[in-house]
Amino acid sequence: MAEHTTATTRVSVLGAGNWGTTVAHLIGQNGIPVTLWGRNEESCAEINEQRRNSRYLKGLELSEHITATTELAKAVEEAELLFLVIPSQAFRSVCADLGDLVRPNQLAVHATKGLELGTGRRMTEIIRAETCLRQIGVLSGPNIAREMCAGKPAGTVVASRFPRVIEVSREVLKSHQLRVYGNTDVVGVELGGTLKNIIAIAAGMATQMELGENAKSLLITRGLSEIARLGVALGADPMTFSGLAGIGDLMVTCASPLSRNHRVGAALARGMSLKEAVDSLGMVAEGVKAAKIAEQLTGELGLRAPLMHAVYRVLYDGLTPAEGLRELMTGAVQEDIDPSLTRAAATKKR
Ligand SMILES: NC(=O)C1=CN([C@@H]2O[C@H](COP(=O)(O)OP(=O)(O)OC[C@H]3O[C@@H](n4cnc5c(N)ncnc54)[C@H](O)[C@@H]3O)[C@@H](O)[C@H]2O)C=CC1
Ligand SMILES: O=C(CO)COP(=O)(O)O
Repeated sequence: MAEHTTATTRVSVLGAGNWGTTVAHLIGQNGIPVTLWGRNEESCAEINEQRRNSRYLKGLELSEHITATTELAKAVEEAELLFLVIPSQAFRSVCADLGDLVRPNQLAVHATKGLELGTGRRMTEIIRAETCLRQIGVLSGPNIAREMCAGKPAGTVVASRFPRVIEVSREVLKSHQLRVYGNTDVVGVELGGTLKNIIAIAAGMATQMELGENAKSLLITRGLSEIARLGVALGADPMTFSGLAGIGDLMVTCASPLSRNHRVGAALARGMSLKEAVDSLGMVAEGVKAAKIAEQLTGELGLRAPLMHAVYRVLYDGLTPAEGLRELMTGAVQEDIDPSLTRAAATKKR
């Protein structure tokens, strides 16, 4: 591949929802032409002609450097760097379509915060299984799309085993508005972004139930402990969870009513059924599926994860949020700092 400079890097973003559109906008704001692939003709025409994506980012103006298209081949063929921003349960089918279109010298970074239902696979594993792309990575962090598309400052993480993937992604994304940090722990960054969604659902319930800030802090801290415990068991570096893609993302989604997962939790605590809560949202809330996957993984691995288990029971087992809270407050109390995490951190240091 030719030497990259920011201005010449050809970038495409696949997925034109909240986050895909925002990623394209952030790149376009840097003066870099960017192709955005979406399934919806009307939405692509609106982006090209009016610089808006009113379904997902109402009232916000998009960069003039974005060209939206519904033709996947067109979006992929010229790109040197691809961002894949497709909800996790549709991710494999899009990767399968990419199979014949991509080349091994293209760089690919996904920004999806979920695991595949049924297989528990991470998105980088799916990219590797379905395509010839190998120089891959993940973009994750405390990144509420609407805030970023509106120009507010933020930080994010690109994780990859390939320094070039981090470098080129940083070059196209970084700006006075966005700081882009690197990490080599792909597993940890993928799992931090995925598992925090389950805790964010609990935080939405806590907000709606007016449990107060102490309770929120308890939830975030014990939630982080569960995320790290499961993450480490699946191969993550424990230190990753103290970074932006761990505690950073957990904090924003637990705090912000803009988080869709948070909103699902609040809707459940208002008495809506899961179907009503998801339907009324009209966007993806990855924690709903992630809770199911985490329940299975923690069961298989024999790990304690009472918070994630309580969210699973509220979503799928008919438990009310108030009953879930009672169970959590009366369950066995563990060590403040999980000894298995202390051991894992010490092993990584050596
Ligand atoms: N919205 C946010 O603030 C952030 C979202 N994310 C993650 O990004 C991913 C996407 O989220 P959003 O863009 O917010 O979701 P969204 O609900 O706003 O949009 C989803 C988009 O995916 C498209 N889509 C669904 N199935 C598809 C398929 N089979 N083929 C092609 N396109 C398909 C939809 O048409 C829609 O454009 C999720 O994993 C989410 O966790 C990550 C960081 C921030
Ligand atoms: O991941 C996000 C912010 O970092 C977005 O969270 P939601 O998917 O809950 O809106």
